[in-house]
Amino acid sequence: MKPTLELRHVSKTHTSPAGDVYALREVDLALYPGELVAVMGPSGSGKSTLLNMAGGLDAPSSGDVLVGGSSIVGLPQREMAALRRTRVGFVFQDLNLVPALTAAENAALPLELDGLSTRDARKAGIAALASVGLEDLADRYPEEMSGGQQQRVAIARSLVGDRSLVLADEPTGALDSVTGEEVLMVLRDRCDAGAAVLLVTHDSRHASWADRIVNLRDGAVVDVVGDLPEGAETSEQVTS
Ligand SMILES: Nc1ncnc2c1ncn2[C@@H]1O[C@H](COP(=O)(O)OP(=O)(O)OP(=O)(O)O)[C@@H](O)[C@H]1O
Repeated sequence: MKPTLELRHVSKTHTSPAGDVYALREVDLALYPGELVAVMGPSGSGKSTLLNMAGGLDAPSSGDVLVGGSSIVGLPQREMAALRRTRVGFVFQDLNLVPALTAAENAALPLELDGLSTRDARKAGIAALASVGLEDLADRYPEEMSGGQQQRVAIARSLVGDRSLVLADEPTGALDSVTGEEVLMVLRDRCDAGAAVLLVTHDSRHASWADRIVNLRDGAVVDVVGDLPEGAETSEQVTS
């Protein structure tokens, strides 16, 4: 089994007037289909930077990032945008749905932006909503839904079409603990159906849903709890 996402020796340095800040140091990480991997660590340890590297929102200072076996470092902006519409979904803490669009339209948005017909995009959007248990709310607007329902729409949008990699940054942060747990269950369920999710969280209860927990300190991986899935190929096997 090949990794959905791979970070190889990824480092990121921010240059500021006060000197260089090492946000990530030589991070190696592979995420396989079906896996939920939690990233934990104190404030400033590099969690968001790692997610930004994984989704091509920011480029590493050194090292490589591969999605589906292909490097995304240095991709032209247009190709990077296409990658995010078709392969990699994001879920953030602030639900960032479009208020003027229904749940189905929000979920279908990446496909519409990618040029799919409205009809086909809507069909896929409703299928994505069904996968998070919200098909009955397809025609509701975000303000007519609870926070947890809105976050499930955001998850549907992150997975719509053939996308199988979700990068989630504190997706439960704005929710109460019961609703947060429900959102985690939806993410877990999507992983069990074959998606791969990289989840940044401060909450160890949420991390307990993960197959592996990666702990960051000062930009470096200091500890990994949990095993690679059976049949996982290492970086060397993948490249050879
Ligand atoms: N644009 C930037 N310029 C300078 N330093 C930055 C920049 N972005 C991040 N950093 C620094 O990089 C380090 C890692 O930041 P990052 O946001 O990845 O941490 P985090 O673990 O996500 O923190 P939090 O839990 O508080 O969100 C921090 O020391 C931060 O101050």
